[in-house]
Amino acid sequence: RQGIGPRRPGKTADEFQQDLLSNLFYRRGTTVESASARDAYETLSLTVRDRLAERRSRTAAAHFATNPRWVYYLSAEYLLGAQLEQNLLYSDTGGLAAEAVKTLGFSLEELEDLDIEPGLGNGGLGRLAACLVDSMATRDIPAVGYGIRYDFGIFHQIITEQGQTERPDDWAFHGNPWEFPAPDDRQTVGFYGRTEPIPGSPTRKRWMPGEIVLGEPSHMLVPGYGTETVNIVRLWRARGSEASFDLSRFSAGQYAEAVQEAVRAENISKVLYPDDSTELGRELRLKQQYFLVSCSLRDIIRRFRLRNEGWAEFADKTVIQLNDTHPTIAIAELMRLLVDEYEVEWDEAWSITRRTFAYTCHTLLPEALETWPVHMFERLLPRHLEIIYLINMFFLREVEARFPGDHDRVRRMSIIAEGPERRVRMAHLAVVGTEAVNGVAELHSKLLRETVLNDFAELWPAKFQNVTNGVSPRRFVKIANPRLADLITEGLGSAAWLGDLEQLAGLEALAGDASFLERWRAIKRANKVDLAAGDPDALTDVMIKRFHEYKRQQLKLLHVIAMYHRIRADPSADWVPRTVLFAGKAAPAYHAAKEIIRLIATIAARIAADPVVSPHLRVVFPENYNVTLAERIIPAADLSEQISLAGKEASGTGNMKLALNGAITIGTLDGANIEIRARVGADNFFLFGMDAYQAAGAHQQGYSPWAYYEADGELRAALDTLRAGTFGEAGQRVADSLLGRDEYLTLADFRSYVETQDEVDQVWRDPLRWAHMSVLNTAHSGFFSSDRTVADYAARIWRVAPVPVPKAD
Ligand SMILES: CCc1ccc([C@H](C)CC(=O)N[C@@H]2O[C@H](CO)[C@@H](O)[C@H](O)[C@H]2O)cc1
Repeated sequence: RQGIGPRRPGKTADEFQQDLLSNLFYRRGTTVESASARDAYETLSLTVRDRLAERRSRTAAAHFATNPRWVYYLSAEYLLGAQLEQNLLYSDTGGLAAEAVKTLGFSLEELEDLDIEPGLGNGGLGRLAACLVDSMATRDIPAVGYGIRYDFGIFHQIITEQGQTERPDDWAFHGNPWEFPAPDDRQTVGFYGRTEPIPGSPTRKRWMPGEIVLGEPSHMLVPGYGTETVNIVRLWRARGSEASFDLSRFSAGQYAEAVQEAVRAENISKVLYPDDSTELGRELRLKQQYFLVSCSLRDIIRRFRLRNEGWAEFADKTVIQLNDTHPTIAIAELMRLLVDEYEVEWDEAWSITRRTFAYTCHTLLPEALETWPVHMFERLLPRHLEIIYLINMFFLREVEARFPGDHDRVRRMSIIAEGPERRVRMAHLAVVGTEAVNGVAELHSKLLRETVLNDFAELWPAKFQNVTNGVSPRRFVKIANPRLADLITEGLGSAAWLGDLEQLAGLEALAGDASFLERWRAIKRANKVDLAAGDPDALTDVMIKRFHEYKRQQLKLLHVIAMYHRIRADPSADWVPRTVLFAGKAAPAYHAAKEIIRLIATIAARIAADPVVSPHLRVVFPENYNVTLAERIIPAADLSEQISLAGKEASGTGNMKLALNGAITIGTLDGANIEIRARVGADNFFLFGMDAYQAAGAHQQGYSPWAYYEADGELRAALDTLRAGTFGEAGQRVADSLLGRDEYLTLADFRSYVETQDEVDQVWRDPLRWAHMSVLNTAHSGFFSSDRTVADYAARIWRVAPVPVPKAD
């Protein structure tokens, strides 16, 4: 059946128009006269999707023909963002679409406002996954992203003076024109139950699960930019098995009981866990992780066996990247499938497994490293626990052999944490069961080797690598900031930079050109007018990221209060006008973070109502920060706040997006800030604060926040204002925690931060100097393209080669 592909979609405006109308009639079942905006949106989406699907068919044919080595990206989160604009750009049909929808009586802009954003992630990790799958396609790498199709994504955030409240995110309420359900590829997944030995086999076991659910996939197309490749992201949804509906109970009127098994099953993919740094250890979360892994591994094996015999080639044809510890149970699941179901010998199975997996760690926070109670594993995944015990036994023998008599090291490295409650350390299983372990920025990878995973780095130094994160320039420059993209293309003389971002370096030659700088400034101002967050001539000071005390939104707040005091002390002074914009969500159970959000809301309202301060300072907090809002805020930013305590932010990716859009960073030597500063130049970066090693020692050396309170009048005044309740109870509680433990040394870095902010004001007073620095930030941030990140993974970890997809004849 090879080689039979869809008709080549028309390139002319007429042909596009025809396709649009036939989709309106035949797939939407309505007419031009009665077409609603949603009809038009859905129809346009299907018409654009058809063009990508045609490319998809050629991609699948090319991949089938070459039987390549595949990259499978396993992630519990994907923040894909709104789809229409991206797919219009990647199918180069933006112009055709704008014309065609006019005949239906709509503008492209109003249809783009109906576009959905699948919020299937929390923050950095989820968005990175989306940028990486984009770049894998753009680099013609045969790849599939596997994830979970949560019915409810990251909650919808409402901000009031009381702070954050959460609303469920029924993202596909109106349906999702961008996905293809694939019920034929359903998989069955077992939970609970017990195991029994198989006579004559020392290692194999039979597992009899106590519960069976179905995993139903649907996929979304992932087009490459400037190439023919279209890969997919396959998302699994849990369903009850056919037998899950109990007709007899229903006919007995026990309606709830009749469907309870189906409901139990569907609960597995019902909602995304909104935590992005603290593991809650909920059993349903482990169920979600195993559900994702079991469906995906079976699908990967199904695909492998379509083109290959036996298992010898499996690890040559397959590399599976684990996006943090969340899908790490995959290591035990592949062992179970190979040993128990496909009767592969343990040692061969282990060799295949280790050569197949790679693990990316995205955090340094101990509380974010997942560990599961052994008793929970025993109940939910009894066979996997047995396999993990075996893996651990063979592993600890290797440690003992290498470090004879070092029992403490054995205890530290064991996959099983002993103690009152024995727990399975997923990060340890991830390191033991993979070929490569990487951090996401140079400092992060270095600290992983020196601290959290030091024992493993001593045992397997070659296993540890760094791959610095990146972002998609198509979404975060071209789509988000079209004015700037056009000026860059004009300045460089071609749009090739979008596929080769290091070409931005060519802008350096224009960084001294006054007319170019004026146009650069005008674009930033126009973006600020669009955002309408405040005075477009004010310095727009942006802090956009999840709320967490290590990211130190509280430090930015102390600076706001200090500015507030300075302005009230001398209202007539020539203050640099500032709009301080906060945006981001806090995990619903993270009370300290929600206190900070509440305090921001109070201070914002108080300043807005203050006739003395408001002419000079404005604090805004647009609610429900997501990918679409980021695309609106980033082009309007002048100053990028990257002020985490050094050694805590693994990388950051917002810092990269802001620098690429000409925002200048004020930041610490943390995560990728260090690499941004190294590339844009120390003169074009506002550095402050302790470095990671100074910070690491502070608490041991008896850090006292009070000492800083007593020593710094401005800091004391700010804290006293909070303690006095001027900004409400939330302010008092934030002050108490800062004068209590101050875990993230906020007070210690305050003075250096405020002094550096004063430097920022000085530079801002010289618009051409600011614009010059802004252009150099963009010019030298080309390294932070996710295309480069993927090229690094492909060369150093995945060892895959691009497979070009022929153009349509
Ligand atoms: C167990 C709960 C949980 C859920 C998510 C996570 C993620 C790893 C948190 C996360 O998003 N980390 C961020 O990953 C980005 C992409 O690599 C980095 O740029 C950020 O620095 C890092 O905080 C940890 C713990």
